[in-house]
Amino acid sequence: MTKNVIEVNNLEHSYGPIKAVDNISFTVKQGEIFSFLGPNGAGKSTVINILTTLKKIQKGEARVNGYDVAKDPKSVRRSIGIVFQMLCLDHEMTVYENLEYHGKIYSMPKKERKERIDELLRLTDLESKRNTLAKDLSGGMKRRLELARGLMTRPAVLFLDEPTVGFDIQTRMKMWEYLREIKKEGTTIFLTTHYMEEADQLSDRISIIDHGKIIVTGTSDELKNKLGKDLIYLETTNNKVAAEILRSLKSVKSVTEDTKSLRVIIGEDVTHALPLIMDKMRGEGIDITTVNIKKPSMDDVFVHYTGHGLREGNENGNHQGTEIGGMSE
Ligand SMILES: Nc1ncnc2c1ncn2[C@@H]1O[C@H](COP(=O)(O)OP(=O)(O)OP(=O)(O)O)[C@@H](O)[C@H]1O
Repeated sequence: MTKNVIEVNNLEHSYGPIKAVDNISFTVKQGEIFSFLGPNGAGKSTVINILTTLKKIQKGEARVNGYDVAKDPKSVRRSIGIVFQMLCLDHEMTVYENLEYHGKIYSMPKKERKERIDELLRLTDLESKRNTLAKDLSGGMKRRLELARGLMTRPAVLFLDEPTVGFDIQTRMKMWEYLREIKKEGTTIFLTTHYMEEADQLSDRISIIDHGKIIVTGTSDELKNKLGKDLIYLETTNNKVAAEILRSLKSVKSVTEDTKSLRVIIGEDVTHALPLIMDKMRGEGIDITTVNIKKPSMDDVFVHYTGHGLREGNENGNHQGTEIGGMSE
């Protein structure tokens, strides 16, 4: 049986009156890529900080690699690698020197160090900057260097807090590919993200976290299949009445009213359900003006479980993937 590398039971953490982590329990199996998907302020960093021993446990239990986080933090620290949101680079060193120094601290042999640095510079598109001082890099380049640094060693568990924030989609996809390679070598990866595609495409399992609570956990397919077979976006001449009619149908699992359209989750094959829906509408004197059918996506899963809206991230003019947005209630 695959062993649990991370085990968390009834974890709670408060900052004064703010309950940042609210009775969370989960396990991560050896060799899994496990994601916490949630908006800013959901409690992701607090959990990662507790698991990596940077924050003390207030309530609950957590074990990493079999070591109790509260009782044996040194052993936990020795067995993990961490990439944080904050930058910990030495700004007076070049890109190459930052990586070299990190490899030396971890006693990597010279040949392996050099090979790993070349590989990571290629991956993070920093080859042309290898002799540039860290302080002279752009913000995005600094983040890529930070990630490269965290990937220099191969710990049993790698913790990545929002590892690809601010990356363009090409670099992000290269990074996913690389993390999949690391996983093949047996490393367990725990990451936090607020990018839907990142959680969807990279993770073996995902926990959606919001307001300090895990709302649902599963593989990407499990989460999507739970929603229903198909999703129909409808625009009609009277959305309000149409929504009521739809809710009365057996084949309809749920209806959400957006500003212009109705988002309808269907529990059976759409080719059977749609003709019936159209008949019903016609019978009530409502015209359907637009029909758009699709399979449930991770965005739909997120909206379904949290009720939050979404926005398209667009930094530096590049498509960044769908982010979670509009989170405050
Ligand atoms: N040091 C702190 N003092 C007070 N409140 C804090 C502190 N750190 C976090 N919080 C609050 O705890 C909640 C959870 O924050 P946390 O950083 O864990 O969330 P997150 O999901 O990682 O968000 P982000 O992606 O923005 O880092 C938020 O409401 C945040 O404002």
